[in-house]
Amino acid sequence: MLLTIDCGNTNTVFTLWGDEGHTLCTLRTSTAHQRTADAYWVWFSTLLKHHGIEPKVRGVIISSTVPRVVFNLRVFTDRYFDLRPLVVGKPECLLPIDVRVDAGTQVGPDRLVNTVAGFNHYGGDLIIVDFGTATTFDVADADGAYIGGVIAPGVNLSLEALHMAAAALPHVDITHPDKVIGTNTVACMQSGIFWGYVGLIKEISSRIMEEHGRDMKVIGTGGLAPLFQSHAPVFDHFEDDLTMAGLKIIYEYNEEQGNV
Ligand SMILES: Nc1ncnc2c1ncn2[C@@H]1O[C@H](COP(=O)(O)OP(=O)(O)OP(=O)(O)O)[C@@H](O)[C@H]1O
Ligand SMILES: CC(C)(CO)[C@@H](O)C(=O)NCCC(=O)O
Ligand SMILES: [K+]
Repeated sequence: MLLTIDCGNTNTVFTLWGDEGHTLCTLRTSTAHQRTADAYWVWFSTLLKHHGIEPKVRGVIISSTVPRVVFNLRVFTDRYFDLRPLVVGKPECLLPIDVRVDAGTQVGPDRLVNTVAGFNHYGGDLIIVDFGTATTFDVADADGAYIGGVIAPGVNLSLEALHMAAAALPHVDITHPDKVIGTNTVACMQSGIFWGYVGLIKEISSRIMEEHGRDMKVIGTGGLAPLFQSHAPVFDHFEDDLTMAGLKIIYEYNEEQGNV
C-alpha cells in the first residue's frame, strides 16, 4: 500500500492506494500544524478500522503547502510505518518534470504535483486550474515543465473576505445563481463570486495562451471545479483529484529511479 498525503492550507487529505494501483480510501481532516504524530495515528487507524482496512503501508509521499505540518507527518511516518517519507519540493524527492522559474522561487509543491499529473494524463501545453484555498493556474510547457502560472484568491476566501469586511454582508456559500442580477443580498454576492470567477478563468486562460503562443488544454481540478464546469464550460477536462494522482506518479518515478 502507498499513502499519499496532500496538505493544503485548509484541508489535509490522506489517500491509501492498493498494490494494484486503485484507491482504497480517502480521508480528509483540517490542516493543523499542532496535530501530533500520535493524533494523526488515532484518526487514521480508527477510520481504517471503520473501513475494514488493515494498513500495510510500504511507502509515503507528502505534498505540503504548510511547511510546519511536515515535521509531525515525518514523525508519524517513522513511528507507525518505520519509513522515511518522500516530501515534494525537498531535494531528495525527484520530479519527472523540469521547473523553470526565477532562481530562488519556492513553487508550491501542490502546483508541481498538479503539473506532473496533468502532463502524464494529457501531455504538454497545459493550463491547470485548482480551486483550493487559493485559485491557482499552473502552466506546463510542451515538455511538461512547470513554467509558472497565476495565483488568485480562492472562491471561499473571497466570500469570507466580503463577509468579514462589510458589516451588512452575511456568510454565504458559493452556488450557481440562476440570474446575474441578484434581487437580494445573498443572490448579489453569489452572482459576484460565481460570474466573477467564470470571467477570471476565461480571461486568464486566454491571456496565458496568447502569451504562450500556442493553443493549450485547460484542466480544472479541486472541490469547486465541477460547480463551474456544470454551469459554464470553462475547462476542456475536469479531474477529480489531480494532486493525489500526481503524488502517486511522483512516488513511482522515484521507485523507478531507485530513489526509494
Ligand atoms: N458546492 C460547494 N460549495 C462550497 N464548497 C464546496 C462545494 N463543493 C466542494 N466544496 C469545497 O471544496 C473543498 C474541497 O476542495 P479542495 O480539497 O480542492 O480544496 P481545500 O481543501 O478547500 O483547499 P486546500 O487544498 O488549499 O486546503 C471542500 O472544502 C469543500 O467544502
Ligand atoms: C498558492 C498555494 C497557497 C496554493 O495551494 C500554494 O501553492 C503555495 O503556497 N505556493 C507558494 C508560492 C508559489 O507557488 O509560487
Ligand atoms: K488542494
